[in-house]
Amino acid sequence: MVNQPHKASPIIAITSGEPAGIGPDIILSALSETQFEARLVVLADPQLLADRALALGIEINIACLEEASQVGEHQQGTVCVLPIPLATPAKAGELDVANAPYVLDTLRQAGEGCIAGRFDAIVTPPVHKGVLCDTGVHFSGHTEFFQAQCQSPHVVMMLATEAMKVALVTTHLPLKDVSDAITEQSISRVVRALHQDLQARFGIAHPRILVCGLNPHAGEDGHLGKEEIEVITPTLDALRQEGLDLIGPLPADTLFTPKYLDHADCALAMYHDQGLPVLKYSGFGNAVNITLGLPIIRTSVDHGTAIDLAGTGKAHNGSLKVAIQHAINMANNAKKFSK
Ligand SMILES: NC(=O)c1ccc[n+]([C@@H]2O[C@H](COP(=O)([O-])OP(=O)(O)OC[C@H]3O[C@@H](n4cnc5c(N)ncnc54)[C@H](O)[C@@H]3O)[C@@H](O)[C@H]2O)c1
Ligand SMILES: N[C@H](C(=O)O)[C@H](O)COP(=O)(O)O
Repeated sequence: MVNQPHKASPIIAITSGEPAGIGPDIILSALSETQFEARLVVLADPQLLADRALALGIEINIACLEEASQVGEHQQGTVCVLPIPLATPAKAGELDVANAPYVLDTLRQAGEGCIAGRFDAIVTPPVHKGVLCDTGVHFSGHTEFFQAQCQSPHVVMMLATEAMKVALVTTHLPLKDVSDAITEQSISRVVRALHQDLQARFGIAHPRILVCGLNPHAGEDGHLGKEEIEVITPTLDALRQEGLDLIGPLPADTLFTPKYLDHADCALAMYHDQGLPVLKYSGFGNAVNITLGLPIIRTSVDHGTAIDLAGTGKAHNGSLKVAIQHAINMANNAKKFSK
């Protein structure tokens, strides 16, 4: 057994992410330099972590466990690992499709462990969607992966910094398909799930949500697109009848200004690159990605695999630290409410 387990502290599963990317680097640096009040267990190939630690000059003790229940309180400088073998040794900066099943296995085992109650939350360093799709599986993101694994009807991607929360109606969708996906049904389910989790997970009693239009200037009274008039406005009106506090649809180019943001809890963008560039401009490297609407807690970093930086020591670990801390806070809150 590694260290003395503290019964009350949550067990957080951390997947390795893409083994050729910066996931292993930021796990090693974050866990060696920060003390977290939780039991942290990394789902990874221990040799991958040992090799990357050596390359980065990080001195860390890698403790292999047989099961999650053996994990003790996190000790700065120790990584507790539930071993999952790579198919082939990973080279930093060189994607290898042979290791795609390993990546999916870490996610599958993390999800299963959380659903079964062996873990209290999952934190996911970045995976490379392209190399996973190259195996023939369709992988558009962790959000959709865990939605399918948990059989959740409605999930929402939300990224958050201290200053701002941005959620999305559509997630990893080609731009040409976005308009068709903006429906009364999709908006309603995302807004309801967002409202509910802002209350349940963030303790916001009466969430106020700013909603973006889809088109330039929110459609300019129908002259620059009709989705606002035909779909978004009537849907928001109906949701307001349920008591939800919704502002919009507002032109997205001016919604992200203090005049609106200072008086709201969250902004809802219609598509990925309408909302996330603003959030990442304001807080890249210190934001957390949270999947709302799941029966489990899952957080992630705000960045990708940064293949160019893997093994160089130049990757920042700030977002991973924030993601781990959010997972711990949410798991502690969930324990409090379940008592
Ligand atoms: N949570 C996730 O799993 C997640 C999130 C975003 C992107 N991705 C995936 O990552 C892959 C690469 O995506 P991308 O190139 O668009 O974005 P990226 O975030 O990997 O890289 C964008 C730029 O930011 C830099 N960067 C990223 N993270 C950094 C860090 N921690 N410290 C310092 N610099 C950092 C990179 O060097 C690069 O210049 C894609 O397959 C994408 O789908 C995964
Ligand atoms: N949309 C996310 C971002 O840009 O940061 C990223 O692709 C990760 O998404 P998942 O959490 O679904 O993997």
